[in-house]
Amino acid sequence: MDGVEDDDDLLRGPTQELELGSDDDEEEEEEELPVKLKSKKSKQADRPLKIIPTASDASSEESDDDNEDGRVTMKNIEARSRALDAKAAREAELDIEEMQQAALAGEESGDDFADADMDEEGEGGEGSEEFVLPTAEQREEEKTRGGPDVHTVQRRMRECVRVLGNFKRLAAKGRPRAEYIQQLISDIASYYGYNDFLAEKLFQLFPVAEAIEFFEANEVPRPVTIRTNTLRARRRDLAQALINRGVNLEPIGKWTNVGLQVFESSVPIGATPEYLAGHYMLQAASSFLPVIALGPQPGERVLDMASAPGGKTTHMAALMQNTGVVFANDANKARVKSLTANVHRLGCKNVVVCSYDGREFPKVIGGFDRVLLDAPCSGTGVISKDASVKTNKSERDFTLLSHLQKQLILCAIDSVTPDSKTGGYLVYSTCSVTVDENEAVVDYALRKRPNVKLVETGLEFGRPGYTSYRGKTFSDKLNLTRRFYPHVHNMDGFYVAKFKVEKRAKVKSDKEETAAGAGGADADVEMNEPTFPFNEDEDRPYIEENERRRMKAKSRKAPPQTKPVPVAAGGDPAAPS
Ligand SMILES: C[S@@+](CC[C@H](N)C(=O)[O-])C[C@H]1O[C@@H](n2cnc3c(N)ncnc32)[C@H](O)[C@@H]1O
Repeated sequence: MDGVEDDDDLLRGPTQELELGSDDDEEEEEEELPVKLKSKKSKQADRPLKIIPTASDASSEESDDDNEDGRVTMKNIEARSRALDAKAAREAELDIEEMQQAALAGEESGDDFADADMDEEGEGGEGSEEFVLPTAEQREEEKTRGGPDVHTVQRRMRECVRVLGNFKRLAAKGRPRAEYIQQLISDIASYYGYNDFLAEKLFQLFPVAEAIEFFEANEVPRPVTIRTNTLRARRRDLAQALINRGVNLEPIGKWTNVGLQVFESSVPIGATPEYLAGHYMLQAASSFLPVIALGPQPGERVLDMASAPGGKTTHMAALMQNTGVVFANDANKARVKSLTANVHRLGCKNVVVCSYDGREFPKVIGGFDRVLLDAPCSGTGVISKDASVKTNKSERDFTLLSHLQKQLILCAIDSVTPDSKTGGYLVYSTCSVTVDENEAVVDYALRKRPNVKLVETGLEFGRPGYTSYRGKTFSDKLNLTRRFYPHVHNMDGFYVAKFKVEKRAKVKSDKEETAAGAGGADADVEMNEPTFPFNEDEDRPYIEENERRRMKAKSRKAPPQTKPVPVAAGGDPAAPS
């Protein structure tokens, strides 16, 4: 999602000047600047039509007003940045609190969710007309008539959320909760344009009211952000140069000292002289996170296993100050071209580009201090950028993706050297919000590789990963992983997990155990091969399915399938046997 594909045409505005606070600790004199920056937009402000107003709407609108006319100076820009962080954190906390209260109230009344902000219009809901949930037959009839009109759908969604918020009190007699949920999911699918399968899958991630916030946020573009390439520029110099060209921008927040958020621009931000000279990368704020979590150090040996088009590779190269080496791999040769172009443009001299299937590591090369696996995924976190995800993902896609991710993560772990003096870490990330592609993959890795453990990501925000989800229980340590959401953090949906890789346990074979028991010393053996390799037979259908897809993509005749791929019904096809 990084790279030059971002839409630059929207970024137009007047020429402005701005001094930014220093990236390093240089003392600067305060200087009043003739600047009126457009205030940062509320995370809710641009949404087309809100189905449900929430507490966070009110709070963000209020504080936006506060910022509107503030003059920007070298000193207050940092304060503004901190204020924005604080505001975002406050909003996120409010959201969580709101959900917790709703859940608590729901529990007390025997419901899943309370009617915190949905019940403003009293028992009868909006308008005077009483809401009647359609029956299954009526729904079918409605479909044959070409579906309901948009106002009916909007109203019905509001009503369903309201009823589900306080089911005992508001539900019509004899109508089960499942019917309201079914109606709501069906309306979400038609209103926002998702297939039913994905609408349901995403809906299940959140309490009812929050799910609507998530779907709404996917209709709004995320802020355009750039990352200063510290190999070629300092953020304040870059900001000034862009301001002189008519770009309206602000630091993203105190969690990054290289990010800038672009509000508007009179020039295409992907074609400025500074861009062409490699002073910055057009990069989503969320994609800074895995690199910050990995924290590559100068002089280290690092692998970026799925790296094209190179947003994170070039960030790592910069953090390593062009020392050590970053192996930037990607299986897709076409994408490797843009990776190589970015590596050159940004002046990264410590990067080796290669193109292997990630599953060939560490056979190709191993022994890395740190590995980043920014895995191929469904992209359910970036729907606002790629709306095709709404309709082109099926259950089978998630099964296959999750399987590929599980294979890749084991190879990524095995590519890290536990002997590293400075590192020994792996970061796993995706731009997806589904549990199959995140917690389920990480939990699988923990079970298959007893020599790894989850550690803190070091990221200052983000919701903890699930430790259980819809009947599946994961390791408690999954709460160390971090989830990011468009409706909470105003960035792409993202997931980050950080592992420390330790030496494999020394195990004793039966014979050696006996020998050791009989007084034999040093019978321990270091296990060099993967502890639990993939079971080829178990994986055969998936391997064949992947091969068939690959060949189909190349328009070759696909080999016949020997066994149908079992589509998991809540089961985990790649779970350890
Ligand atoms: C999320 S994108 C990576 C984005 C990249 N890390 C960045 O920051 O610019 C996932 C990448 O995985 C690559 N990929 C897919 N299957 C792969 C495999 N089996 N081995 C290695 N790379 C793979 C895709 O070509 C794609 O470029």
